[in-house]
Amino acid sequence: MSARVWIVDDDRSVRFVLAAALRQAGHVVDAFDRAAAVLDALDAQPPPDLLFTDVRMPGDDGLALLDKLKARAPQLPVIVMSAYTDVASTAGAFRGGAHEFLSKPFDLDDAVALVTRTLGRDPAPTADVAPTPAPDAPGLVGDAPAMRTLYRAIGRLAQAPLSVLITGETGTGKELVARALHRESPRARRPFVALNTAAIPAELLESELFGHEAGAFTGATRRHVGRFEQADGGTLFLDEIGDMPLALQTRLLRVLAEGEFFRVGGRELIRVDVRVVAATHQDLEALAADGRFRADLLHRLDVVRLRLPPLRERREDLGILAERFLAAAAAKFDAPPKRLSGDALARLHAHDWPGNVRELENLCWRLAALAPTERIDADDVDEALGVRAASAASQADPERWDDALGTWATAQLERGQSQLHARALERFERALIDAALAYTGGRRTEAAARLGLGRNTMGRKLRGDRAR
Ligand SMILES: Nc1ncnc2c1ncn2[C@@H]1O[C@H](COP(=O)(O)OP(=O)(O)OP(=O)(O)O)[C@@H](O)[C@H]1O
Repeated sequence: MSARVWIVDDDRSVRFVLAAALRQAGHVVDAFDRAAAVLDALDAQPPPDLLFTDVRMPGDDGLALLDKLKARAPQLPVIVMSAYTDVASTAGAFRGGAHEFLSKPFDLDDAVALVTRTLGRDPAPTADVAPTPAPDAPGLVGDAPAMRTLYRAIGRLAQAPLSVLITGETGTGKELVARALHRESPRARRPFVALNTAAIPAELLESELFGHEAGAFTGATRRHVGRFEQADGGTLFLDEIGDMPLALQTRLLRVLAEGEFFRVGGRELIRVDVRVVAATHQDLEALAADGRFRADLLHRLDVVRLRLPPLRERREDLGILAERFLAAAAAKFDAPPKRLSGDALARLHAHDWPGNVRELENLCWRLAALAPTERIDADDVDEALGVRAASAASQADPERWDDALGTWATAQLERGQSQLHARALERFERALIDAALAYTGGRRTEAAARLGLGRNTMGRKLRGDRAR
């Protein structure tokens, strides 16, 4: 398949390498250094089959160009490329009708594959125009590949009125993601209402969700408007959905199917338009298999699933997250922000973070309040983490790690485990990369160089790709 592809980027090297890769794949490519040149070309010739555009360019930026292209060539699939992958950028691109969002730097193979995929498919539906999102909501921080994937998914999903199920361990940011989905959606000006199913006694949950009339039960002295009604036109975030009692699951399923319900003890039929975003740290399939969660409710909630990575799977984000939390604490205490020493950051990398981002956030607040100087040292982190200075690991001779590996392998074999080589290799590489990232303060290029790995190879390993 050969297609006509246009590239718009003020960066000559991007134009050059992308055009070369696409030509090699058999496409006919034209490249432009600014938006105005594309619009001129459109006056003289038919639109291409596909267009790549950068976002930040002198003159019209990529999003302004996207806007103009939607008027002049509405069917043209546009792939937006940007070095800034956050929810605001991805959502802005998808809201403007982008077909896909490509984070820079990207793999050329991925870009070529994207062209094939896009042209083999029906044109993307045009997105509804959404109101300008409300500013100032606390954003998601993190640049790890898994987070970039997540931002793209949020940006795309915010535009579609689909139910979303967010899974992830406690403290991974599920509520923040739900808020971002709302903030970037056409519902942004309507309420975002959150309800933590696990935090409310089962007997109160029904009236909390659907409201009650005065006199509906003992103690119901006046009418109560439930969360569903409060969220009308907006988004209802149901956290810890796995903890919902079965009887209420049945009722929820009916309300979701019909879009209407009675308040507890009420006769008036209430109609609402609510987008439900549910979250859980539990394995809902397992609960369903056990009969503790309704499989049909799971299917209704789980139209699209977003999985949030645990913090230990994106340790490269520890530095920026900690910096963000220390800055927030400093602003609150009206003091200059404290900084982590290299050793202190290494301690963060060595920790396993069972409480994920929330645990890191709490630790940073403790450090901001308690560390005696503006520079936070490894000892301060140990103290705040409650680690004793002489841990078992530091007593062992670090040169003898291969002995420890042998002990591990024997123990695994004795337990009948298989696939040892792949598992050990993954942990071996992970340990090296984590150590190098900690040592270089998260600077990937330097970390790769210190390890003697190519930057791309390390990027692939960080993403957990098997292919080498
Ligand atoms: N990527 C992130 N960037 C910045 N802050 C984050 C991020 N992820 C989580 N946080 C912060 O960590 C804390 C926990 O996040 P959140 O409440 O969204 O997690 P959760 O997964 O919903 O937790 P739980 O399952 O316990 O309800 C919040 O204070 C949130 O602001």
